Amino acid sequence: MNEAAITLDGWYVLHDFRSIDWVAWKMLDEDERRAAVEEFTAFLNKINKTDEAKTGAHALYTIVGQKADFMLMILRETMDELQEIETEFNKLTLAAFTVPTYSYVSVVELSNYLAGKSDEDPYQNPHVRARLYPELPRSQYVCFYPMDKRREGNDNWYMLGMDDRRAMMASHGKIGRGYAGKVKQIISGSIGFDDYEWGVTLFSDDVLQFKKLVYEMRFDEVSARFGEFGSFYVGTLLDADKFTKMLEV
Ligand code: VOV
Repeated sequence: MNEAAITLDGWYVLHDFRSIDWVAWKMLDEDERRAAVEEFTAFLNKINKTDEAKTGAHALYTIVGQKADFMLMILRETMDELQEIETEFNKLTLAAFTVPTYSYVSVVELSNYLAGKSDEDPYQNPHVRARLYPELPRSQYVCFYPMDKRREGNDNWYMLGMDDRRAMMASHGKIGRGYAGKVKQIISGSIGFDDYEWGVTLFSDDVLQFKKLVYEMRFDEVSARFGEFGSFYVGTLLDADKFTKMLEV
């Protein structure tokens, strides 16, 4: 059997995409709308506390275009907590005025393709921990898409030897490092959890950098030969105030 990469797995991730049922929302009277927004703000304050305690993280973004109106990305130590938060959100008044449009379940993942040899426990290494249990930046823009590595004929990633895969991942990492300080990436593995193999979440203060990075990677062998992509979602940063403003009708 071919050698599987060894993964380090961090926080579990739920990307929850919703559209707002504007017709129903507008039919509420102003007091009901205000109460629903206050309830949602209290929910946001609660999940913010987990970010502060560094036992999880979240990101809230609009989604531009018709695929969704907003995305709530939640990271937690267990999948059970993701389930609980999803249910908690669904019980909010506001949730009744949203339509689920897409979701993605995964776990933050690092592979050993480029890891040096060491006897230390990687889970105790502060640099590794910072990537497995990431603080999410409050960048102005987010981009999310799921992807697979192709398994077709001669282009079957899973039939390649470790050395070939490692060389391709080194080239991939080199391109990525060219975007240091411009784009932060969170790669989460979803084999066994969702329809694609990885979720790619990118954060940047310059939305054009997503296009430049993804385009440049398309010419790199690992993406050119093996990358298969799902739908792309792009959006802008929300907080409680911006969300409240967005819901004003
Ligand atoms: C923003 C920059 C950036 C940087 C620096 C970067 C670096 C790296 C390194 C060093 C490694 C390998 C070790 C590890 O950390 O796991 C990876 C791993 C991975 N990547 Fe990446 N990637 C980036 C960005 C980046 C993008 C934009 C994409 C989407 C590809 C595209 O064509 O649209 C991507 C995908 C992945 C995936 C799916 C994996 C896992 C593959 C597997 O088979 O296991 N990635 N990635």
